[in-house]
Amino acid sequence: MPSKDHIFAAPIAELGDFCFDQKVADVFPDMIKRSVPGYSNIISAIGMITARFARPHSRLYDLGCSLGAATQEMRRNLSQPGCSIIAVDNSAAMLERARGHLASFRSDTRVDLIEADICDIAIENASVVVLNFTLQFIAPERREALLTRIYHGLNPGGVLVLSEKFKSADDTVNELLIDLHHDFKRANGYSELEISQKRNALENVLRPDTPEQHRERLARAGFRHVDLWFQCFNFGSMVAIK
Ligand SMILES: C[S@@+](CC[C@H](N)C(=O)[O-])C[C@H]1O[C@@H](n2cnc3c(N)ncnc32)[C@H](O)[C@@H]1O
Ligand SMILES: O=C(O)C(=O)C[C@]1(C(=O)O)C=C[C@@H](O)C=C1
Repeated sequence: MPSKDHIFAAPIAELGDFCFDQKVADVFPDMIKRSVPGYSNIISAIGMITARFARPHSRLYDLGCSLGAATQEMRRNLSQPGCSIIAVDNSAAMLERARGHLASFRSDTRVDLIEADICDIAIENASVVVLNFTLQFIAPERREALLTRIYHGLNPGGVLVLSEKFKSADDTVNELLIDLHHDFKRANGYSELEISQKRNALENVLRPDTPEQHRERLARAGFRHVDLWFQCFNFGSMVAIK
């Protein structure tokens, strides 16, 4: 059984910025399931998209892989020969747990777990690239260059799955979606203190864009076929096809 997330349950005197350290890695499956509406649907859909888009002898990338939930779903749905998965994260604690998690399943597909900044790695011969709630943590001024490198690393017909926390361009709707997300967290057992402390800790590190900003940036990166395939409150997922 994964451990339950109590990280923000007691008052924290010096809150600091949220980071993906050992404490977060230890409770991550519970945290993300209770915090991100639609998370498990998105993971399943990444498997379906992989089954459609993976090409023989190509690479699949899971950028900001955390414990490897998307990697495992990609691997499970991969039937093409000669493919490998490159799963990257810059948190050593996350990668250590990802290694154990992935080793608990049988598979012939090679997975390279790489500890690196996703802005620094080469992307080549890719048929599927996944950024599942990772781009939002990259400094805004580095986002377009990363997407441009992904575009150039994809083979024609390849796909990028981009899941993000969004903000809405309309202030009234934005407030509503944030309130509904907080209702979702309450329904999943988080207290008012947990919700407000986590919100404050994330403020400087998770900087959401509007779906329109994502579309425009993806177009500037080169993608001509872009749309939202899923949204629940202020969380959603887009596909961009080369
Ligand atoms: C919300 S989690 C991603 C969840 C995961 N993709 C999943 O589907 O379960 C964000 C992850 O991105 C990683 N991350 C953030 N910035 C990064 C960077 N510049 N390079 C590599 N990994 C990064 C964090 O360590 C964290 O594990
Ligand atoms: O809890 C929140 O409010 C979130 O924004 C959820 C979110 C995310 O979107 O990445 C933030 C940090 C944790 O990694 C898990 C989920």
